[in-house]
Amino acid sequence: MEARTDKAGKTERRGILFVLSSPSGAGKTTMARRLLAAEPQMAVSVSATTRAKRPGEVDGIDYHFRTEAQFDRMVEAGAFLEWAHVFGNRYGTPRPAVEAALRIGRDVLFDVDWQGTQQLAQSMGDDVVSIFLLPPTMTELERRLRARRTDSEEVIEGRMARAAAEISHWPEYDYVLVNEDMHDCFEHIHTIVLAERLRRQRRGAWLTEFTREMVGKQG
Ligand SMILES: Nc1ncnc2c1ncn2[C@@H]1O[C@H](COP(=O)(O)OP(=O)(O)OP(=O)(O)O)[C@@H](O)[C@H]1O
Ligand SMILES: Nc1nc2c(ncn2[C@@H]2O[C@H](COP(=O)(O)O)[C@@H](O)[C@H]2O)c(=O)[nH]1
Repeated sequence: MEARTDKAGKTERRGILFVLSSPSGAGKTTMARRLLAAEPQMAVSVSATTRAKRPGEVDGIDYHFRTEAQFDRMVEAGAFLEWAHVFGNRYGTPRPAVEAALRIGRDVLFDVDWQGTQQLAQSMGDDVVSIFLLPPTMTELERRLRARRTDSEEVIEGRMARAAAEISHWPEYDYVLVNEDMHDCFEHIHTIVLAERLRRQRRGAWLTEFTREMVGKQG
């Protein structure tokens, strides 16, 4: 849905921050790609990270790959909406791109961990809609991490060791989905996006003008 404007050219509603979190390997990236294909108007927040590039990853598309010193400078300059230590590396959400999208009423999709979700919810309040993805089983989670063939045995073991702690944060999210069947999970995420956009509270100014005009034209 494109950002609609009222007669004064104001956007119908503010952009929504849709946050996807899960234990590593449960399917956030997969679902994000599908959602962006279905919703080309949605912006994606490209995080900065100090972790090494995986095969096939592209700087500026998958992540902004930064050195520790570069990341430090971004933190000092207040360039992040949120940042956190995850799996021994640092990850952060660059502020300018997100703020520019929200200003023109574009929704933004985030793939961040529970720490990032907490920080975004604190600073952006009800504009954040958070979705937590669970794997169907821990065995299947491990199978997916291995099937992806992007991480070493050591990295996979580290991510599995952190999975239970990640999963313990599920009650902090607005929606919790089990990603068993890819198609079903995507349909549920898309339904959440469409419904959240239609919430009355998000469309107050436009609806007020629309109904006022409608009633004014009566008779
Ligand atoms: N429903 C599903 N059924 C089977 N395989 C799936 C499903 N969803 C995702 N996968 C596969 O699981 C692997 C991990 O998925 P993905 O990379 O999207 O996880 P992630 O949560 O983004 O992980 P990370 O946090 O490490 O970036 C991929 O190979 C993906 O194709
Ligand atoms: N708090 C933040 N967490 C982030 C951000 N970008 C990614 N992440 C999370 O890191 C892990 C690992 O990701 P991977 O790509 O190395 O597998 C995963 O849980 C992501 O959600 C961020 O900007 N802030």
